[in-house]
Amino acid sequence: MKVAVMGAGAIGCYYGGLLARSGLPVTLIGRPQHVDAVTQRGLLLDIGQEQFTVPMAATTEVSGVAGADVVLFSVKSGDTEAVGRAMLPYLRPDVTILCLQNGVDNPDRLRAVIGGTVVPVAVYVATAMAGPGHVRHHGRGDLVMGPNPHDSEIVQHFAAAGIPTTVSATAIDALWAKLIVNCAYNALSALTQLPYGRLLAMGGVAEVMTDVVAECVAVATASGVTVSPEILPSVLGLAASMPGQRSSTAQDLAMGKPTEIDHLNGFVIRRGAELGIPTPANRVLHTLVKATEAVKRGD
Ligand SMILES: NC(=O)C1=CN([C@@H]2O[C@H](COP(=O)(O)OP(=O)(O)OC[C@H]3O[C@@H](n4cnc5c(N)ncnc54)[C@H](OP(=O)(O)O)[C@@H]3O)[C@@H](O)[C@H]2O)C=CC1
Ligand SMILES: CC(C)(CO)C(=O)C(=O)O
Repeated sequence: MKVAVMGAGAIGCYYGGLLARSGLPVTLIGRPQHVDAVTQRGLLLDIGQEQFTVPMAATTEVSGVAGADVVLFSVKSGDTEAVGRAMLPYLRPDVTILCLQNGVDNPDRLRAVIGGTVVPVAVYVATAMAGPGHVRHHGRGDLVMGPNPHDSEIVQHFAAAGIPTTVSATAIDALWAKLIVNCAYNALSALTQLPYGRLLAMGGVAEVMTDVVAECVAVATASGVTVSPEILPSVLGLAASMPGQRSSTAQDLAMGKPTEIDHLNGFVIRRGAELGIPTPANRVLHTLVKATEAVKRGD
C-alpha cells in the first residue's frame, strides 16, 4: 500500500511517520522547513520518552500524491478545497482519500472538488510539531474511519503500524460529537487563552457551554445525526481530563495563524440557518474569534 500525506503537520507527520516506521512507502507533502529537515535526517517522532528517526520521502510538491493508493488528507479545514483542486491532476482514479480533519463537512467539500472515494475519519489524538520535521505525540491516537472499498486492508496496515482503527458507518456521528466539543471549548479557550481547567472554573463558562451544546445538538439532530444523551456531561467533564490543554484555536490565534472557527461554530451557524434553528451562543463566539483574528492581522 503506497501512502501519501497531504499536509505534513502535526497529524500528517504523526500518522505518516508511524506508517513509514512500519515499513510502508510514505511520501510527506508539506512546507519547505519540514521537507528539508525530513530529507536531511528523517522525521523525528517523539512518543512518550522515546524518540524515533524515520527515514521517508518528502516533497513540497502536491504532485507527490501521484501513484498513492491511500492519501492521508491532513490540511486545516480552510485549505480543503484549494489543496483538493491542486492534487486532482495527480490522483489515481482508484485512490482512497482519508480525511483526518476536525469539522464535519470536509469530506463532502473535498468530494465536491475531486470526486471519488473520500472517507470521513474521526481522529482521537493530541500531537504537535515540536520543530522542523519533528512531531511530538501527547496522547491517544485511535481512529474511527467510514466504510470504504479498501477498509480491511487499511485497518490491517494501520494496526501493524500501531494505529488502532475502527470502521464505522457512523463515523460522521463521531465527527459531530467531536465538533460539539470543539464548539464548546475552542473559541472560549482562544478568546481567554486559558487552559480548560481554569476556563471551566470561571463563573458563567459552564452555562455558556451548556447553551452552545444545546444549539449544536438541535442542529445535529435536525441533520439526522444521532447524538448521545450524555453529550453535555461528557463535554463539561473534558476539562477535568485535560486541565492544562489549550484549544487548537487558542494556539492558532496565539501564533497569528488562521483558525478553523468557520468550520466549527461557523458551520453550526450556517447549518442552523438552513434548518431554521437559532444559534445565538455559537454566533457570539464565532464573531468574537473572527474579530480577534482580524485585529491580530492588523485589519
Ligand atoms: N493536532 C492535533 O492534535 C489534532 C488535529 N486535528 C485536526 O487535523 C487537521 C490537521 O491539523 P494539524 O495537523 O494540527 O495542522 P497543521 O497546521 O499542523 O498541519 C497542516 C500542514 O499542512 C500544510 N499545508 C497546507 N497546505 C499545503 C500545501 N498546499 N502544500 C504543502 N503543505 C501544505 C500546512 O502549512 P501552513 O501552516 O504553512 O499552511 C501545515 O504545515 C485539522 O483539521 C485539525 O483540527 C484533529 C485531531 C487532533
Ligand atoms: C478536543 C480539543 C478541544 C482538545 O483540545 C480539540 O480538538 C482542539 O483543541 O481542537
